[in-house]
Amino acid sequence: MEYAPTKANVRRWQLERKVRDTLMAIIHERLDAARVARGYGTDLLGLMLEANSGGGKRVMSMDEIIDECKTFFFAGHDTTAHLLTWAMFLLGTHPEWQQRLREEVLRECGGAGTPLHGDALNKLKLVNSQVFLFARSRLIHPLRLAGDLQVTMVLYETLRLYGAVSMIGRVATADADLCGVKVPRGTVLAIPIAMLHRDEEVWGADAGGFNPLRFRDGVGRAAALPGALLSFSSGPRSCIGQDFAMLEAKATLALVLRRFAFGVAPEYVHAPTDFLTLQPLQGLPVVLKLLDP
Ligand code: HEM
Repeated sequence: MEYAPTKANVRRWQLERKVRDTLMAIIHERLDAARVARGYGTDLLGLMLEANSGGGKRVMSMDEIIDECKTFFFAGHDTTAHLLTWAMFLLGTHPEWQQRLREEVLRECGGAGTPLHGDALNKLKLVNSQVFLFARSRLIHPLRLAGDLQVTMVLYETLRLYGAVSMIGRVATADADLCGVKVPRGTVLAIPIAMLHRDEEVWGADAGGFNPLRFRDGVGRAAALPGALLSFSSGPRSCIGQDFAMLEAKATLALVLRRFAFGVAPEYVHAPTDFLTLQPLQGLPVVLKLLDP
C-alpha cells in the first residue's frame, strides 16, 4: 500500500529506517563474530541466523529476522518496563509490603554487596519453564503454580491491577454462542483484560484494592475462575516471554529493594493511560533513600 508523503509518514519512514539500520548493524556484528566462532550462538538471534544460512533451504529471510527482532523488542521492552513502574508505584504507596519484600530479598539473595547470581535468582523464580511449556501445549493457564514467594505475589497483583496490556483482540474462527450471545464466524472480539481483572464476581469484594495475599496459593486459586489472570493472555498465542519478564522484573526489584527505600513523590498524578501499554500519563516520580550497606 502506498502512503502519502505527509509529515507524519515521513517521520515514520525515517524512524523505521533508523530501526532497520540499527538492527542490521547488530546482525553484521554477529555475522562477523560467527566467522571466528564458527557458529551464530544459541540465543534467539543466533537461531534465526542459523535458519537464514541453511544453504538451499533458507528457512528465514533477513526481512523476517528483522521483523521478529522488532516484534520481540516491542513486545518485551515497554511491557516489562511498565510492570516495574507499577510495582514501584504499588510498593511506594504500600510501605509495609515494600519492607516485607526487602526482608525476603535480603534473606534469599543476601545484601547489596552480594552479587545477584543465578542460584539466588532461582530462589525468586518459581515459574518453572518446563511446567510453562507443558502448560502451553495443553492450553492450561501457564501461571497456575502454587506456593510462591511474596515478590511473585506482588508482581501478579501488579499485573492484575495495572497489567501492561489492557485489551487483546481475537477473531472467531467459527460461529459460537457465548452465554446466549451469538457470535458469528469472523467477528472481531475485544477482550477487556483491565475490566475483567477488577470484576468483583471473579476476584471478590476487594477486587479494586491491592492485596497480594490473594495469590498466596498460586495464580489458579486467586480468583473464582482458575484462568482469571489474563495479563499474559492464555492459550497457544499467550506471551512467549512471560517467564523471562517475571525473572527480569524480580531481578530488578531485588536490586532496587536491597539498596533503596522509596516512596512516590508528592507531585505524582495518578492517571494510568493506555498508549498501547498502560503507563502513568505524567511518569512516576519517586523519592529514593539510600539504605545502609
Ligand atoms: C510484563 C511483561 C509482559 C506482558 C504483560 C506481556 C503481555 C503479552 C500479551 C497479553 C500477549 C498476547 C497478545 C495477544 O494475545 O494479542 C503477548 C504476546 C507476546 N509477547 Fe509478551 N508480555 C510481556 C513481556 C514479554 C517479553 C519480555 C517478551 C520477549 C522477550 C514478549 C514477547 C511476546 C511475543 C513474541 C508475543 C506474541 C506471541 C504469539 O503471538 O505467539 N513479551 N505478551
